Amino acid sequence: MTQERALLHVRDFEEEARRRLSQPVWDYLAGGSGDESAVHANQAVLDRLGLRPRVLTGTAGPDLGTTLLGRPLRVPLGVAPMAHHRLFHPEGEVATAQGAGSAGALFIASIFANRTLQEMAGAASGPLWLQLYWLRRRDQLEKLVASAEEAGFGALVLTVDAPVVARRPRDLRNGFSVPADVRAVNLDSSVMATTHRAVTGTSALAAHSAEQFDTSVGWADLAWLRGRTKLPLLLKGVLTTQDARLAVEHGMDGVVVSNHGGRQLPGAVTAVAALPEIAAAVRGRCAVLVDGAFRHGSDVLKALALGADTVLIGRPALWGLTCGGSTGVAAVLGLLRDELAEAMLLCGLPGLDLVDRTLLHPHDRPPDGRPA
Ligand SMILES: Cc1cc2nc3c(=O)[nH]c(=O)nc-3n(C[C@H](O)[C@H](O)[C@H](O)COP(=O)(O)O)c2cc1C
Ligand SMILES: CC(C)CC(=O)C(=O)O
Repeated sequence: MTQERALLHVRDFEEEARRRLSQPVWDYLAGGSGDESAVHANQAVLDRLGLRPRVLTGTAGPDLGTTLLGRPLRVPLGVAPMAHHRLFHPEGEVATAQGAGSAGALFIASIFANRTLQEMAGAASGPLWLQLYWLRRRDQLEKLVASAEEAGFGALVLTVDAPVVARRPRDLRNGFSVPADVRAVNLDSSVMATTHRAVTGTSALAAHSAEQFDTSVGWADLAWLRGRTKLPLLLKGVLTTQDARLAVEHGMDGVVVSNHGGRQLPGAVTAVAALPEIAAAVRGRCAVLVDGAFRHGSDVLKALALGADTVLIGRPALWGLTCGGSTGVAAVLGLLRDELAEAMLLCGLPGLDLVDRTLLHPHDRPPDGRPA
């Protein structure tokens, strides 16, 4: 990583990445849907929560080790699925997999990854999962699921908050499309052609989703997916207790509580506001992951206190990737890990098993997803 000043906070990576990326790519990464109020609400709701430290507990260096779906995880952190990592670094998802692994974190690759499943599996030293969108071309899904299982992926995450890519004004203004040399190599090129077609005033990603995503899928269709793999299945983009319970009833192994980083439903409730009731509704019956605006280790601790098993990091992982490939990803995740350890120590907590809601003052708990 070459830069003029030390990168000491995740936000330093953001600033540096912004300098390095073209305006349309930066806008695609940073932007959200509608007026982007959900992007800001994600941050604001975390900022409003105050941690309540206990003192004189005699705690030494805390243990960040945990288990997720029965597998050990060195830190309760993962990289959220994000499309097209070669927009940010020539090595793409191979660098992200390496960086996540060296920080001890989970990596969830997107269905729109630019490196093959085998390449990612070869580079990952930690847990590696694959995210899916439900494409109209079920043959493609079927092939992917079989290949992921064969390549050694540990779980599949079906994203359910995007029957279509929402209107994202920055992308529309930029007429955003994916450059021809950035290819989603795990799918037939015929399925992806529209993502490369630039049309002024439209988003090629939105046009592509309207063409290729199957909006007719319902709960009953999950049996089709369940019948095709022995891998654990999770749903990403769950924001209500009703849907979390339905996920469990339909045999899902976990949910990712998420509003997609404020990129889908404008005005959506924040994941942090929805998390406590969802965690309570499914407690012990399936894994609970969360994402959206985690930018400091103390943010991560707040989500763990509200019932999350693991916290996923979105944009900051791509800031790290942009700044320094695998080293940059490892640096961002390493910072969050070290900040989490420090926050736990400062709260008098020796391990994650002692993290619970008493860490947060009742008045500080989010009544809904909106900042006051
Ligand atoms: C550039 C970018 C691409 C994304 N691509 C996907 C994707 O392919 N599949 C998916 O389920 N979510 C995708 N997401 C959403 C993330 O998985 C995650 O929900 C969100 O970024 C978390 O919020 P954060 O960026 O504030 O940490 C994407 C997000 C970004 C920023
Ligand atoms: C290609 C897109 C569908 C990826 C995505 O989910 C996003 O940009 O938020």
